[in-house]
Amino acid sequence: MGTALLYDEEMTKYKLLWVDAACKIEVPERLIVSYEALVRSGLSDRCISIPAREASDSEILLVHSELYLEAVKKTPYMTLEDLKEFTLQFGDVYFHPNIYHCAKLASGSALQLVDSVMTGKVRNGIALVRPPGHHSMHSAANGFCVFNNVAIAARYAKQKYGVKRVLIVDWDIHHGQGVQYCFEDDPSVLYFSWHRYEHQNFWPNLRESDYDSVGKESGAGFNINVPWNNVGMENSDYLSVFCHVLLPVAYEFCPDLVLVCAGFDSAIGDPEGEMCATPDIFAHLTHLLMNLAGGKLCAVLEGGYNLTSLAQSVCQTVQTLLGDPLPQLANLRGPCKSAVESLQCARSAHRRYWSFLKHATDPPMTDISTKHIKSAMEEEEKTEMAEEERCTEGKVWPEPPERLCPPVCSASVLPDDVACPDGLKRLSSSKDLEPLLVSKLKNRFRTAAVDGDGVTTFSRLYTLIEKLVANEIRNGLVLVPDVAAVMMCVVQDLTSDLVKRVLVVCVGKEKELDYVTTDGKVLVVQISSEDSEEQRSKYYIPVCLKKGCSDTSGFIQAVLGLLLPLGYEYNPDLVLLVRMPGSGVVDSMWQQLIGLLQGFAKGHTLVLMQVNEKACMGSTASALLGHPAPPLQDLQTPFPEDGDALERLRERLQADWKMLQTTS
Ligand SMILES: NCCCNCCCCCC(=O)CS
Ligand SMILES: [Zn+2]
Repeated sequence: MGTALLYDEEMTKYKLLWVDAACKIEVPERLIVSYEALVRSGLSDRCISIPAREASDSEILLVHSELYLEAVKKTPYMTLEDLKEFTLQFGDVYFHPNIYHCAKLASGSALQLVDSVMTGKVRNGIALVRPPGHHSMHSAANGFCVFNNVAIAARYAKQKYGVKRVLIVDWDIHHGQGVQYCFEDDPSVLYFSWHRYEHQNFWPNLRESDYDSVGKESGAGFNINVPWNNVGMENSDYLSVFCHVLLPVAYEFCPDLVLVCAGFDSAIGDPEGEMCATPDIFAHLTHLLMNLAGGKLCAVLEGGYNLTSLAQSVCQTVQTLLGDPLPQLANLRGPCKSAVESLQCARSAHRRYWSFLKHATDPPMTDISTKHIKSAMEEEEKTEMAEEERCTEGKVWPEPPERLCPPVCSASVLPDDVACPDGLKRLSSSKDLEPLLVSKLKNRFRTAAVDGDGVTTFSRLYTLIEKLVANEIRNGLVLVPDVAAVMMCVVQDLTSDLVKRVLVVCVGKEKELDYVTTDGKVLVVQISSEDSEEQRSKYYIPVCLKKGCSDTSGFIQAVLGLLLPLGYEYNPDLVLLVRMPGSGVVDSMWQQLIGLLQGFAKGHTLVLMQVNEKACMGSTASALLGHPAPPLQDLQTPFPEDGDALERLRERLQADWKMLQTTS
């Protein structure tokens, strides 16, 4: 299934008609440059174009009051003076004779997107709209917003499609207070927002935007705010919050639909956000949400005022929605101190609501009352920072790298008597290995893996790895008689001169891996049921689950809270996913893991499985081909021992691996 793109140039036909410093950045060109970038890059042609439509009164009334709707209805007929007068009753927003029409198109576009996804016409999609929506409230326009496009879409999805749980992710740099107010007492809609806050000193300066607003009454726990109290947040900060706050809760919530308040003022160069995250971060944020809700994801444009970073960020998002390989994110050096404080506060505030956050530790007690009164030093520091940051216009960043689709998506190396799963391309051609390499393999392993037939297998394996590295193939599936033995060969002999860094993810454990690098060429993360007594090195990380890999709750927690952060920091060129025989890993979990690992190494994942487990080749192939993984249904509360162990492991490793930091 494809990706929907909604865009209608009618929504460019309104603008600010008077002088207003706060509103001048919200210009028609925002939509024009975004759409044109999609056209120029060929991405729009790869999407399924869905027409915009006007939201009806009843749809708008799902969120807004009649009073407000009737008032806005009058604006097309107002004189300039009336429009100015009408605008005065609201904050940081402007009206125009055509904005009512455009606001209906913006909301209607979001509804068209929901229809396209919920009816299975498309898998996911994006609506490029203006005016944005997430600040508008029941009876008020605010922050350039007239109707709350995403809030209306959430209510519409529940009403029309009986959607039980909706996750709204708001990565815009402003707090979507309109969305928060709409759903704060509603446990069926989980609202997550990060936003520039600076201890309530940044617009919209609301006390209820802080991390302690967790929702009300039956909605307690279903509103997550992560305030950014400094500017200059980077890719590491955003990914840390996804891995340690949003994703654990999102998986536990298990939504039927994901809506994204896709604001790009959180990108570098934006005058509002003054952050430093690069446009390619949105490729990863989108990817990390795409295995939820069976891939049903609707992104709706909110903010984004630097026309260059906006256009690039939109393209990065659409390319990921289309399933293209992800760009590698370099030098992620972990969250800054302020980000760790924010994510620790958010985790702690929600510990009581989410079993996946149960082991979150409390932030060091700072007197809350003084939190809002900054010390002179901090003020001084902020001014310096603000000084340096203020030149966002001067901010430069590299154009995101090309994300080329290899000619072959998934290849397989299988014993001749095993049928190749649908969609995979069997790799049979292979050049003969260097005699030196063959002898190395032979004298290293006398197991069945390397008899006459084994050498063929190794030749094909070597060829497959060469093609992965050359980006001729995206990923691969290999079936061998002895997984452990072949893994050693791959790690020691077949990759050494082909790749710089290999991330080995071992699911299950047959025996102690007697091979551990210390030079960092290989990072092994082994998830199994057995504890490994001693800590070998920074590059061998055993994760012990009380009930082993069959415990999906413990498994997904280890993946989100440990494997993902490690993988981002390590930034491998190849991922070797090894399924040890008898691991007991659940199929949906296995597919989720393969899906999530696609975020690394441009999707170059090599799955190594034992021939006697060929029964799960089908689901493995499906995940490798980019089909969304099935949701992890009714996750049990993780075992306390596992939550504790994970927390201790993070604390022990965070000195070496900064992305594991969750406590200041
Ligand atoms: N009143 C002092 C000036 C504060 N600037 C307000 C800007 C509103 C931004 C809204 C937005 O970007 C939606 S995504
Ligand atoms: Zn914004």
